Amino acid sequence: MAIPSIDISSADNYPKPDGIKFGYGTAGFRYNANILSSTVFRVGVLAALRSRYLGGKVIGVMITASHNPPPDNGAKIVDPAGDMLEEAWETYATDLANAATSQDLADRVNELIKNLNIDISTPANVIYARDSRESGPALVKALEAGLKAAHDAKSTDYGLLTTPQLHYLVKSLNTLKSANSYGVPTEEGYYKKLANAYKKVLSGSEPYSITIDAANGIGAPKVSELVKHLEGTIDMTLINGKYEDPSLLNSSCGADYVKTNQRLPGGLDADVPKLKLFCSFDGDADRIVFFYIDEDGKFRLLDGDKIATLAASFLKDLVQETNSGLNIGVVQTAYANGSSTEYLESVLKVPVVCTPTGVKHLHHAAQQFDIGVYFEANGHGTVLFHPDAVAKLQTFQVSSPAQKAAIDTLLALSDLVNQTVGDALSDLLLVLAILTIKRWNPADWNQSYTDLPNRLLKAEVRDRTMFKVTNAERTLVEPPLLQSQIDNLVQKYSQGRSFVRASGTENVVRIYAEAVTQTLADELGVKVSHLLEAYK
Ligand SMILES: CC(=O)N[C@H]1[C@@H](OP(=O)(O)O)O[C@H](CO)[C@@H](O)[C@@H]1O
Ligand SMILES: [Mg+2]
Repeated sequence: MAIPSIDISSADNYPKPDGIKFGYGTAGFRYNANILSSTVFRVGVLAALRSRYLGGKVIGVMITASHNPPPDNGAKIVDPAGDMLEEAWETYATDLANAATSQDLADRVNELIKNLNIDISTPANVIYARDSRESGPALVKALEAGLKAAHDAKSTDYGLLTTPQLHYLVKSLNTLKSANSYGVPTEEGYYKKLANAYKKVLSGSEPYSITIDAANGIGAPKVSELVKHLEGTIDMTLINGKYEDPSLLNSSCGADYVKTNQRLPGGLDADVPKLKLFCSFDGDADRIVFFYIDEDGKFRLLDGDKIATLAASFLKDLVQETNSGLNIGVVQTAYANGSSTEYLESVLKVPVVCTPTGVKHLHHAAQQFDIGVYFEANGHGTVLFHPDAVAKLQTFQVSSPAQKAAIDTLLALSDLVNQTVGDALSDLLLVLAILTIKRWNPADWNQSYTDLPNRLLKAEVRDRTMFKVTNAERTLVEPPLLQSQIDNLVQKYSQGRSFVRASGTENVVRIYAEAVTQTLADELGVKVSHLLEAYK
């Protein structure tokens, strides 16, 4: 057989900037857009190779930098099942992104083709979309050049989408005409699937009212479109919806701002009504957090942990009614509030698994349950229904109307909740459906448990790679002795907990601290960060 090779001389038009080491991290590549075009070109090449490697399956590429500020952008590759790129390929992505010259890139690409035995005559199929950033169109050009260079991969531009919509399309295209077809592979198909499921779950209920902060991002026009399909079943007010002005994206608004600062987003009237539900999306609408003002006028956050516990308790009751014996588990990270874990384990009696940070880890752990609920505290998450569990429900012999109703609701929820990735639009409907059925206002939801006061800090260190962790990132193994110093501090605090790990997305080490009062949580956090001064 002739040695397969590929000509990527057009890479000369997208030279790699000197002195920068790119890394495909937890959230793909994410940098200032000015230095990204060489990397995005190479993402195009790699996506085409991945599609060929998998026999021509559809691969997705999303151009987004999520909650980052407007000058940033990024690229993430979506695998055929609609989940995140397989880990081994993250290394290939990093390797290609760092090739110094076009020749070096060609050599690395050809080596990959050879090592993985990729048949480059297999047709490649790549779809892509972008969020509302100003740099998006130029980076799409770089991506298209990379796809073209990779032996003219077949590709389709889906324009402006939320990240989860692209994941939906990838999974739908790859399951088209199969027995387990995921959905109609169009944006319209996405809205219809969600809207039909919502209407099934909530036939005849009063519309729930909610104010949505769309972070001035792509979630704004997309949620408006979704609401049109919902035909009056939700009563939505949109704020921070100016996605046409990319300079406003994530600026003093959005899920990350609200969660990090624990305060209302900008763009609201001074007089915010009490006990009314609000939510914030992030810039690419794959995260959502909720909040409200309580009777005393205090801001109350309902974050990913609160969404996970709400969903788990609702689903557990439903499953009990079905008598189907399906199991439910919740997956969290070390950043989950200790009270939420305690509530899940002791009150709801649901098993909880803790994984390292990054949704791909949570996603894989959630797949081990019949119904796996996973959320990061920051609001990224979903509920996975195992295909075998869905099949069991579909064919279950029902013996009472109550049992049938519970099964129908569970099946509708499996359509309502995005099965590929956390999705602000789909999670929004999930939460509204549960609150409507339970007739709960936000305070009813919030009272299930009280968050332990906590503090998240970060510290700059000379080399964050020296911080090695185990036990789902809750224990440091290196540098030596640091963990025992942290343990010594923690034991002095009532309900104290603290851990340190290197961030996967920023050049910092993060410090998390929790304790019985806010003052004590702050104090513990500060003391632990003092320990890190030795590593500056
Ligand atoms: C404490 C925290 O919120 N960490 C975030 C952040 O990861 P770090 O590795 O902590 O930088 O970005 C990730 C990607 O968006 C997200 O998955 C994760 O939850
Ligand atoms: Mg995001």
